[in-house]
Amino acid sequence: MVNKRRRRRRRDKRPASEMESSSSSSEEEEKEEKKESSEGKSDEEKELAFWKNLLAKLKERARRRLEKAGLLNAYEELFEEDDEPPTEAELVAKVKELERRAAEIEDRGKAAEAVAAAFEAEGTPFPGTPEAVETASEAEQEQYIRELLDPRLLATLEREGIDRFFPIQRGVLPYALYDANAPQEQPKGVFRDLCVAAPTGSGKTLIYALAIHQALVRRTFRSLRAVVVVPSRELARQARVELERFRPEMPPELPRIRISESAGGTEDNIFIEPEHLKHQEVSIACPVCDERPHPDVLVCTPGRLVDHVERTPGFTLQHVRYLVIDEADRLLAQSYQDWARKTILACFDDSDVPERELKLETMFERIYAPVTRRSLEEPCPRIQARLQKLLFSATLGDDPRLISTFMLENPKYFYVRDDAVRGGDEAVNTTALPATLREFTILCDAPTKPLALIAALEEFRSCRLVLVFANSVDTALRVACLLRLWYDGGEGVFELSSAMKARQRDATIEACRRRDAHTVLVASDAAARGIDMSVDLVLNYDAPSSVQAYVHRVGRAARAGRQGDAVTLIKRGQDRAFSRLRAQIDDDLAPTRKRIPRATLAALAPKYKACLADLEDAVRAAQRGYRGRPTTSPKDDDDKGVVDDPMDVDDNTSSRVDDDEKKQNDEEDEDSEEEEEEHFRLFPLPEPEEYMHLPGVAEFLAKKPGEDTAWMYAD
Ligand SMILES: Nc1ncnc2c1ncn2[C@@H]1O[C@H](COP(=O)(O)OP(=O)(O)OP(=O)(O)O)[C@@H](O)[C@H]1O
Repeated sequence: MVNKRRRRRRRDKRPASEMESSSSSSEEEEKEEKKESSEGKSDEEKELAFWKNLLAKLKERARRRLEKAGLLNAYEELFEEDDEPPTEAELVAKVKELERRAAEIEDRGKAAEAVAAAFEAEGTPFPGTPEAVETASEAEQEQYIRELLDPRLLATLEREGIDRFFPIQRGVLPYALYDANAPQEQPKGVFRDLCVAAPTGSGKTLIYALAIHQALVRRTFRSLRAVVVVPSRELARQARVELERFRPEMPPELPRIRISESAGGTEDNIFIEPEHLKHQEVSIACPVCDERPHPDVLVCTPGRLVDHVERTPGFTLQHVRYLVIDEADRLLAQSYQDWARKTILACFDDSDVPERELKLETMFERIYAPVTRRSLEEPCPRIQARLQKLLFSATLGDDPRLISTFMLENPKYFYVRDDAVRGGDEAVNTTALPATLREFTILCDAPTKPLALIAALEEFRSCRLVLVFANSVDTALRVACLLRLWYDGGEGVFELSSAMKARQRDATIEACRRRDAHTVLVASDAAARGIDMSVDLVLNYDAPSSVQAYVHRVGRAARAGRQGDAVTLIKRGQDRAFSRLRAQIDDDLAPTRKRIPRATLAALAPKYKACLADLEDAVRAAQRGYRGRPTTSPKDDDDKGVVDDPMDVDDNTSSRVDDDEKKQNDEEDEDSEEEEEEHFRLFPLPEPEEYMHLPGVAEFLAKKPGEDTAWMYAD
C-alpha cells in the first residue's frame, strides 16, 4: 500500500512532457495496481493492521510536530478517538490531511526562522530555547527543566528525593533535554555534542540519565539506543544502578527501558538483534523479541564494547542515539583496540542497509516518512538519524584530540569557574574542586610517614568512611596490613586495588557502603575516579603525581554538596612539586598545613613499632588471598632514591604502579569467554520459525534490497 502511494506521488511530480510520453505505461501501472489490490483482498485484515500500525506512528509524529507548531487543537480535531476502526479510505484521507498540515507547518517554520533571525540580529536568545534560560534565575531554570521532563520522570525524581537540581545540572539539562525532546530527523549540524567539565560529585551522572530516559520514555521500537562508556568495571556497575534508579515507569503497552552492563566479569542481557528488527521494520510488537533481553541502554567498558562490535553476532550500534563518554579524558588516553574510532564508525555503519535512497519528494515524506540510518557522507543524501555525544569529566581539559578522537560535532562546552556554570563554543582548560572540600597537608619524613598516617587517622577517628590512597598496589597492600595490625585485627580496614579479583572488589565496595562504624579503605588509583560512596575523609598516603589524580582522589569526599576533608602527606622535598600541582586548580586557595606534635608521634610510636614487627608476615598472608602474587615493576618516580619509608617494599618486591586498565582488560578477556558461552546457552538465537508466523515478518524478510519498504525510525 505504501509502495502504491509513493509511486502515485512520484508520478505526479514528473514534468508534463514525461507524463504524456509515459501515459501508456502509467495505464499499465494502473492496471497492475488494480490487479495487486484485487489480489490483496484476501489479506485485507493484515493490510488494515499494517495501516493502523503506520497511522499510530504517523499520529505520534504529527502530534509532536503540531504541538511544537502550536497546532495541538488541530491534531485533536483530526484524530478524535473513533469507536469503529477507520476504513482504508478514511485513513488515506487522514494522511492526506496530515500532509496539508505539514505544509502549513513548513510555512510557520519559515516564519519562525525569520523571527529567530531577528532575535539573533539583536543578540537576544529566542524565547523558550535553552540559551534564553542561561542567565535566568535559579527558579526559572528549575521550572524550564521540569517543563521539558516527562511527568513519569518527574515522578521518579520525586520518589528519589531530588527536589532541586545542582548548578551544573541547571546549566546543562536545558540543552540536553531540549535535544532529547526534539524530533530525531533533523538536518545534520542542527544538534550539538555536549562536553561537560564539572567538579567531582556535582551530579553529572543524573544529567545523562535524564537525557537518555527522556528520549526513550516514548519510544515504541526496541533497539540499543544509548551506550554509556566508562573506564572501569566498578563505574559501569555504579552508572547502571544510577540509570536504573531514575528509570521512569512506562505506560502499560510499552516494555520498560532495559539497562544492561557489560564490563569485566559482568555480562548480562547482551542480546542478539533478530534480522527483522535490524532494519527497523514498521511492525513493532514482537512477542519473541520482547521476551528476549534487549537492552535499550548499555553501560560498558571500552574493551567489552569493541568485543561486542567485532564479535557478538547481531550486535549493532546503528540505532544508537546517545553515546555517553564518562571520564572522557581518561578514556581519551586509553587507546585499547582503537576503541573510540571503532565505536563511532560502528554507529555509522550502514553496510547492511540495502542500496536504496529515499527520495524525499513531498513535505509529508520529509517530515513523517520513515528515515533510514545515518551516513557519514557529506552532504548526507538521507535525513540523519541522529547520534549525540555527551562527554563528562571533572578534568576534561582542552585537549584538541577530544574533537578528533570522538568526532565531536559542533560541540558546546560547559565548565565551572568561580562557582558559576559557564557555557561556550571553545574548550577551556579549567579544573575546579567541590566548594565544600577542606584541604590539608602534613609534612613528614619518609621513615615516620606511616606514623603520620596513623596520627591523622586518629585525629579523624569520628569519620565513618576514610579512603586512603597509595600510588601503587603493593604500597596499598602494606598500608592496609599495617592498619589491620594497628586496629587489632582491623575489622573495619579494607583494601581495594586492581590486584584483586573483580568480585572481591565489588564485595569490598558494598561492604564499605553498608558499614556504619569507622571504616578505612586503602586503595590504589583504581578507586580514584567516579566511585560515589559517601567518603568523609580522603587521606593521600602518597602524594598524587598529577593534578588530575589529585582532583579525582580528593573528589571522593565532599560530594553532592556535603562537607568533606582531604589530607595529603608530603615527604620533605616533595612540597614544591605538590604546590606546583595544586596551583593548576583554578582557585586562589591553598591547603592548610597541619602539624602533628612530636609528642603525639612519640605516644603512638611503641604500638607502631610492634605492628611493624608483624608486618611482613601479615603482608605474606594477605598476598596468599590474591589470585597470584603481585608482579614486580619499577618504582614510582616520586620514590626514586628514597628507600626508608617502611611502606615501600625492598628491591625484590618493588612497588607496582597500578595499571588498572591493563589489568582490567586482561581480566575481561579471561572472564568473558566463559560468560559469553553461558549467555548463548541461556539466550540462543531464535530460529526463524519462531518469529516467521508473526504479522509482517515474512513479508518484510521477503522484500528485496531496493524495494520501497516502509522504514521507520521510531523513538
Ligand atoms: N539534584 C540532586 N540532588 C541530590 N543529590 C543529587 C543530585 N544530583 C546528583 N545527586 C547525587 O550526588 C552524588 C554525586 O553525583 P555523581 O556521582 O553523578 O557525581 P559526578 O559529578 O559524576 O562525580 P565524579 O566526577 O566524581 O564522577 C550521587 O550520590 C547522586 O545521587
